[in-house]
Amino acid sequence: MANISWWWKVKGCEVLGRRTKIFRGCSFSNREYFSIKLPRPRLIRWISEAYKDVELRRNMALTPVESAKKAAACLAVDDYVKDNKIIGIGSGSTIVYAVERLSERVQQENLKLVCIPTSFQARQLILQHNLTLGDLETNPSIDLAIDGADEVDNDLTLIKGGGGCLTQEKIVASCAKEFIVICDQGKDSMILGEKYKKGIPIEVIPMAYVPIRNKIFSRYGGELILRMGKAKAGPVVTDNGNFILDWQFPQVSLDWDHINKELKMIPGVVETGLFVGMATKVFIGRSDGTVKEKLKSR
Ligand SMILES: O=C(CO)[C@H](O)[C@H](O)COP(=O)(O)O
Repeated sequence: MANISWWWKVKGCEVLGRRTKIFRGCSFSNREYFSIKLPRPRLIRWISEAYKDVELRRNMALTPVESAKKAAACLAVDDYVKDNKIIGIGSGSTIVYAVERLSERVQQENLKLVCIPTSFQARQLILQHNLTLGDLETNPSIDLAIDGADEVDNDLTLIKGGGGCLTQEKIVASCAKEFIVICDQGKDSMILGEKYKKGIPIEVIPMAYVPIRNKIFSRYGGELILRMGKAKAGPVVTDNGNFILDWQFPQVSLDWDHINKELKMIPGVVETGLFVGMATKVFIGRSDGTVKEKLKSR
């Protein structure tokens, strides 16, 4: 029998025939296809062992931070997602693990879910994982929204928008009965600004970015940086066609609820990356695979 430890591409295999199954696979080492014939019970045992092996290798390939993100995402999906639900799908790199887990559960448990994206990236993820895509027009009320964050303080106030998707993320979260956040321990802080040093993202109408920058600076100080594209000349343009100012606020403990409201009153500000009083729970993954569940401290 083939040695399953090197036999990597088990997911690409097919099981053919009815009683005695012919198993056709592909060896990872020499990329040769092969077929073997086994009685059904032995074959099933063999396949499940091989799947475990693949899963183990996949996890071993992750860095400690990625393992932490995956642990948080999987636990959140397993704890909160139930059948027949409308789920908001956030953006970023951590949400990818949540979508993978959702897709596994949909296949295994035949769950009926409708997924509402918060960005172009989230929409692509939903489609790539064969999940049902919905929108707020047909599903204005969402059961559960899941998203990543750039920082989480002890009041569960979040900084979001590191990926530039803050506006749609906030809209979707605001339509959800429960909003849960998944991240690694590098995002967990006591006071906002302790960990995430790039500043609070503020989405603005392009023609107003200079007056908005001046108004925020004269009111609060700090530094406001127009976010520039990496593989594009000029500024980042959001999914909504706007610019982003990253506000590196002076490092003091501030009343974020009040500041968020004030920022939103400035003409031309579309949305801020401050999520105040929105999150129900935060799942914070650690590199050893354990997960801390953070609730509001008061
Ligand atoms: O707000 C976001 C995108 O706008 C992301 O959720 C946030 O940046 C966290 O991303 P990641 O999971 O990659 O750390």
